[in-house]
Amino acid sequence: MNDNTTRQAAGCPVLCVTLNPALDMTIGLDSLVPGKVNRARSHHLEAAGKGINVARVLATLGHPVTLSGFLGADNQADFEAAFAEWGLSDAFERVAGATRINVKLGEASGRVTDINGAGMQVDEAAFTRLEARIDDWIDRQQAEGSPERCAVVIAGSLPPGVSSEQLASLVQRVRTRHIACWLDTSGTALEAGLAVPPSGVKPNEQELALWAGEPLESDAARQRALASLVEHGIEQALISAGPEGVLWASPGAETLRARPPRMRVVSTVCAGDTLLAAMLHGVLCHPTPTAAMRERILRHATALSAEAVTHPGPGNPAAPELETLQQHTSIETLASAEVATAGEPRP
Ligand SMILES: O=P(O)(O)OC[C@H]1O[C@](O)(CO)[C@@H](O)[C@@H]1O
Repeated sequence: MNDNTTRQAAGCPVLCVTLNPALDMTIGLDSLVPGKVNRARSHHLEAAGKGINVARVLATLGHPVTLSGFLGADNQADFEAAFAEWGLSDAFERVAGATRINVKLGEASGRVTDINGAGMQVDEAAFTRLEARIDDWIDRQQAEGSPERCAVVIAGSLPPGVSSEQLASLVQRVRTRHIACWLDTSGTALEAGLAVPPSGVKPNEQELALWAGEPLESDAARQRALASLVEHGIEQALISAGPEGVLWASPGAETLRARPPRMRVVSTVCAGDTLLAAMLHGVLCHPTPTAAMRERILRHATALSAEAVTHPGPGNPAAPELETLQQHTSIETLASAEVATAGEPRP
């Protein structure tokens, strides 16, 4: 999606909230043998967590991005150096302790085993300070001009001490101020957040199945789930369905499915975060897209997410192969989300 319109429209302020960030320790192995001593081929430690990964992509696409959430005071320097390098503004609330380390064991076959830490304890006072930081950011956007062209992303798991209800209250807080809020989490936090509802979501099939009340193994079931999300008030409903591609439904628009080309996979860790970032970029730049533009937005996001699996870390919007990847990403139209509600009602 290299058109001039997109370039001119880029530059929408985004606040990316990562309640439970991490230092990702990525370890390269020939193959993992559980219960044995394994020798690493490579290792790499990097500031991460879903909202931070999303922020990196958005910043590279030209948006001014602020980060918030909870960061451990003990190892904050590792994060601060990365934020400065990536051009991200730091509005993280500091809490006592060290931010968790998440281990990613990447085998030569492309298989990745994730071992994610629980995270630091967050108390009520820190949560209240985070709410104030979010309010401040929104106040600034509203004072500075175009709140309809900015967004808040809340992404990742909840640290100990933060409940699903508190997560939902953050989504509510943003929506009450008429700011777009995209949510990417899982389990009971996803269920609670969806109830608000947020403006955009990108669960995978397994994550959404709990909410949908049925396994999303068929196209019909996936379309029923998308239709329910749209009916429920979600403006941008995405499902990342692995080999079945990416599905996108919006009110009054046709449901689209994108399939990326087959890739040589190095790491799938940041593919979902990249997809979310590129979709948000697309809808911020084109708030009322034509049918053709919707296809371009989804093609670009899917291709960038495919690019992300070819290396550790999030996708690189400047990658020279992105144009070819877009050309090899197919888009098909499914039934409209409204029509798809003809299936069984959700329990
Ligand atoms: O918050 P969660 O669900 O534990 O996920 C965190 C992990 O997800 C990622 O952001 C990838 O999506 C990793 O960088 C990070 O280790």
